[in-house]
Amino acid sequence: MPHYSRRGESAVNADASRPQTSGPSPSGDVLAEILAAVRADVAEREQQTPLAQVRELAAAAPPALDAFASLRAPGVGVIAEVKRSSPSRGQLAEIPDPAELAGEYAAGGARCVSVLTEKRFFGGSIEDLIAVRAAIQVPILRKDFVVSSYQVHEARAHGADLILLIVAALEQNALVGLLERTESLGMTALVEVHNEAEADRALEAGAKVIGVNARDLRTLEVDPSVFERIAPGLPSTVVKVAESGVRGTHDLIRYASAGADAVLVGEGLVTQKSPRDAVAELVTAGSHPATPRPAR
Ligand SMILES: O=P(O)(O)OC[C@@H](O)[C@@H](O)c1c[nH]c2ccccc12
Repeated sequence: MPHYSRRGESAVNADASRPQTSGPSPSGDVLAEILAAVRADVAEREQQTPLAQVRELAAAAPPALDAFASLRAPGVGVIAEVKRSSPSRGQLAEIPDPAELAGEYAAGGARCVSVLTEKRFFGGSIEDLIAVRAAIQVPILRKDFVVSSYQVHEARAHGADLILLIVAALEQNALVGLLERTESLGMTALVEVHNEAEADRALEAGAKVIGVNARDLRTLEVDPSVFERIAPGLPSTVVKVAESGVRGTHDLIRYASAGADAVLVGEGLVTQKSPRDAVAELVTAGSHPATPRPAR
C-alpha cells in the first residue's frame, strides 16, 4: 500500500499555515504542546466554576442521546465537525454562527455533529457547544483533549452525548477512569487511536466506539492507510470511525470498503459553499457503498 499524503498535509508544509496562537512546535511533538495548554486552560476554568458546581449542572442536564445506537445504524454515518482552524492547516473557516452550521449539517443528514471546543489551537470553545446543543437534536460529540474528569462533567453539563478520548494523550488508568466516568454519565466515548498498540489499549479499556485517526497528532501527517491497517483487527462488535482526510465521496468509499461504520469530517465540510449539500452527498455515498461492506 503506497504512502498516501495530500498536498499541503505534510508536517513541513503545515508549519507555514500554523495559526499565530500556536507557533511552531519547539519540541516537534504537537500533541504534548496542546496538552500542556489544555491543562492550563482547564485549571483556569475550574477556578471560575468549581468541579462540584459542574457536577451539579451535569446531573441536572437533560439525558444524553444514544450516540452508540445512531452510529450503529445501517450505512456509513457522517460525523460532521464544527472546526474553525487547526495546527496543521491554520484557519479553515470563520464560522461566525456555529449553531447555524450545525443546523445545516443536521439538515444534510449528519449522524452526529462534532464540536471542537479547544481554544488555542482549534479556535473552539464551550460556548460553541452550548450554542450547537440549543440548535440541533442529533447527538453531539465534544471534541477536545480530555485529560480530566472535570472536562467530562463539563461536556455533559453543556449537552454533549459523546466525548473524544485520545489514547495517545492518556495513561492507561486515566483512560479507563475517564471512559467509566463518560459512561456513568450516560454518554458514549469515541476512543481515538493511531496505531496497533493504541488499539489494544482502547480494547483493553473497554472501548465500544473506536476512532482511527489518519492524522498523527504528534507530527500532523495524514495517512489514510492507517485505518485500513488497524480496522480489520478490531472486533465486529466495536463501532469503527475513520477520522481525518475525507475530502469527498471517494475518500468515504475507501474507508467504507475497509470497514468504517462512520467517518468524521471537518475541513472537507467547513470549506464548502454549502455544507448541507456536502454532508448530503457523503451520506448518500455512505448509504449505497459501491463496494460490499464486510459482514459484521
Ligand atoms: O479536518 P479533517 O481532516 O476532516 O479531520 C477531522 C477530524 O478527524 C480531526 O479534526 C481530528 C481527529 N482527531 C482529533 C483530535 C483533536 C482535534 C482534532 C481531531
